Amino acid sequence: MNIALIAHDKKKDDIVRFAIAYKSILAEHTLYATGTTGSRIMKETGLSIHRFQSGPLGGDQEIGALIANNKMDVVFFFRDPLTVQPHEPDVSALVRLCDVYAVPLATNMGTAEIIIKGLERNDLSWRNIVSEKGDMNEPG
Ligand SMILES: O=C(CO)COP(=O)(O)O
Repeated sequence: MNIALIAHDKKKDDIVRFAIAYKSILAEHTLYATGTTGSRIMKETGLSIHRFQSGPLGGDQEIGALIANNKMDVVFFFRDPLTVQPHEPDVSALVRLCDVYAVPLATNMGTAEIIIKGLERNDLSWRNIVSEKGDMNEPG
């Protein structure tokens, strides 16, 4: 499955700890991340991650484009609800696209724990059917 890992600055330590704890599960999937989050996780876990731009420079939108093409199966987005982000519209757009395409989205550690355990148990295999169908808005 294709998995996106994203964290706002004050949540980066949390996502690194999460990635260390669940490294063996994450390693079985194709990983994507926004720029700085990806660098931190790669450095501290050794996982291989495709990095996009940093969030404020368009990384959230790049991941959003994959979601809109049904190419992202799970999103871990550790948001900081207490700090204003300069790219708040991009953050909202990414969350919105997850809802449009029914992509499982964890915005905090509590939900992330449930989703990663679901991944381990193969609970998200229905995503394979969705992504094989491709763009749900395609005619016919
Ligand atoms: O800003 C972000 C998500 O909105 C994350 O971007 P970075 O991983 O580049 O810090």
